[in-house]
Amino acid sequence: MTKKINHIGIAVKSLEASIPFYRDTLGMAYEGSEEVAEQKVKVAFLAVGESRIELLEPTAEDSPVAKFIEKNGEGIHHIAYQVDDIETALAELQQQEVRLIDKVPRRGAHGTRIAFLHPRATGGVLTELCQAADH
Ligand SMILES: C[C@@H](C(=O)O)C(=O)SCCNC(=O)CCNC(=O)[C@H](O)C(C)(C)COP(=O)(O)OP(=O)(O)OC[C@H]1O[C@@H](n2cnc3c(N)ncnc32)[C@H](O)[C@@H]1OP(=O)(O)O
Ligand SMILES: [Co+2]
Repeated sequence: MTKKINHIGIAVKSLEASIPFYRDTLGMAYEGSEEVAEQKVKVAFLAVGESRIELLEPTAEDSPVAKFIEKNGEGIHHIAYQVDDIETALAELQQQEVRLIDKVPRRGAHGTRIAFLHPRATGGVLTELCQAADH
């Protein structure tokens, strides 16, 4: 079901303040930023091999990322696994009675389709499934 790690999401207070460490100090290629309104975040992607670091800045007080930072401070927020067919993956997980946050895929960054598994079902790791736009 899972093909590779598409990205690791890291909650930050400010993209502007956080990008230089990854781009300039660690030397990752900055691929751009965009707002994902449905998730109430602005995201920046930095490439590392075939995976990416996704920096997440909240755009509203009730953003899931704002709540996370309030509780835990900045830090690793989720891991996103790439799947070829997100509907099939979600159906398989439902069959195994895995607790899902999203039973129906939502829109992610750069045209991806995404769905989250609940951290209580995954040993405390918020887990995203992600189907690339060209699939
Ligand atoms: C742009 C897009 C993309 O990649 O394309 C994205 O990534 S968008 C990325 C931002 N979007 C999302 O995160 C959407 C999915 N997330 C959510 O729906 C929410 O954040 C939840 C994961 C359900 C948590 O919501 P909330 O904190 O209100 O619920 P809750 O208080 O019931 O928390 C349930 C339990 O989950 C824990 N919990 C909360 N956030 C967590 C996280 N990021 N990692 C691990 N555990 C986490 C809480 O501490 C709590 O643990 P205890 O029970 O032990 O106290
Ligand atoms: Co993500």
